[in-house]
Amino acid sequence: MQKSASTSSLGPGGLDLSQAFFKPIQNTAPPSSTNRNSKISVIGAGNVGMAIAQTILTQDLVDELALVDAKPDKLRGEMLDLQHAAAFLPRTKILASVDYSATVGSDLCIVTAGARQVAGESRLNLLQRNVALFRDIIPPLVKYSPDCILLIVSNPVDVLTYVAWKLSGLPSNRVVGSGTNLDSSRFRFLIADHLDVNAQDVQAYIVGEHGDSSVALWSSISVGGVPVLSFLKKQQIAYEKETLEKIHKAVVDSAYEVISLKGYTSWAIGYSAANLARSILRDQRKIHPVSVLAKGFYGINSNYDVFLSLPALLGRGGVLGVTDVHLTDEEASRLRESAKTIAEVQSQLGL
Ligand SMILES: NC(=O)C1=CN([C@@H]2O[C@H](COP(=O)(O)OP(=O)(O)OC[C@H]3O[C@@H](n4cnc5c(N)ncnc54)[C@H](O)[C@@H]3O)[C@@H](O)[C@H]2O)C=CC1
Ligand SMILES: CC(=O)C(=O)O
Repeated sequence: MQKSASTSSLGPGGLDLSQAFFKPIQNTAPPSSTNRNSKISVIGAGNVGMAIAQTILTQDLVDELALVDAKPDKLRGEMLDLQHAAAFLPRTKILASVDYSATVGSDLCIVTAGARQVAGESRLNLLQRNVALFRDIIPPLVKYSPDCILLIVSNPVDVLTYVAWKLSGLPSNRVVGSGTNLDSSRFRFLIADHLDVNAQDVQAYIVGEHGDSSVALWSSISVGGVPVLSFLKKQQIAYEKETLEKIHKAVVDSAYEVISLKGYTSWAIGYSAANLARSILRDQRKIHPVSVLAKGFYGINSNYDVFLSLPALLGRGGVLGVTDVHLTDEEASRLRESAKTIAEVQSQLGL
């Protein structure tokens, strides 16, 4: 890690040790202006923010990482703790401040600040508390990084992505919610476990709300390129709809179970958000189920300014497009219901 804002290369008597230690090379060209440093800011240094920060560091995604939180001691403690891992990590400058000026020039701002669920509480229950926080968080982020992409993680993530879009004034392709990228990983894990294969070979999407009304796209699941349901039908292998529903229910219940056991979820969302950060900053043009402005897609009412998860192509420009996965009538109707649920919640916000 580089020097942080809190440390200095000045030795006793004001001697610049870096100058004393290295003899400068003469006649060097200035760094290429196109090779600008990349920067991620993480807002909220709680369980989720720190899991994301540490995953980003281990994956060597950026040159600079800024942390912002409302609690200065906790924030400084987290910054120092990460900086002390410098000898084991790729070189990244780590900053931390309660002041949003630390985020200046960010390419990607990841918002995790806010209240979290207690055992048994739904994500939607957090709404009013977190909307109030977003009024303090989003405007300064955009002021200091007008060209950034916003990645929203705080819950309820779909509605808060809409709130962030409204408060930021950014075009919708630059405001993304982590959405069901995490639910889809849980889904792939459970299917892989069921079939005893590697989850990375399972292509499967959960779309819609990150939460109780999410929709499992069973019709498009494939394992190693083999479409699972049509394969079973062709082979005349009977499967019970109940088994499928049980797996989807296990996905929906996952967060509740982890929260009741350890109080919060963190590691999986850490990997999920870092995975999205990679696709965006490294222009991977990968398809992820994430929360995007969904009106007009898959028959979703074009009067609903709702954000919910659809399989979206992500790259350096943010959301580059939405893919047209085949949905059965039942899946499409469940997705529209999920959109309606979110639109009803949003209509009470008065934004
Ligand atoms: N979208 C997803 O898949 C997931 C979302 N979450 C959500 O992430 C959020 C954070 O969860 P945790 O990290 O477990 O909570 P936490 O309580 O550990 O951390 C929240 C942090 O936000 C900070 N904060 C509060 N107000 C702030 C402000 N105005 N400015 C800056 N920082 C502020 C707090 O000081 C605290 O450090 C919750 O809303 C939770 O529901 C959690 C897991 C998965
Ligand atoms: C808390 C939450 O949203 C999750 O782990 O899915």
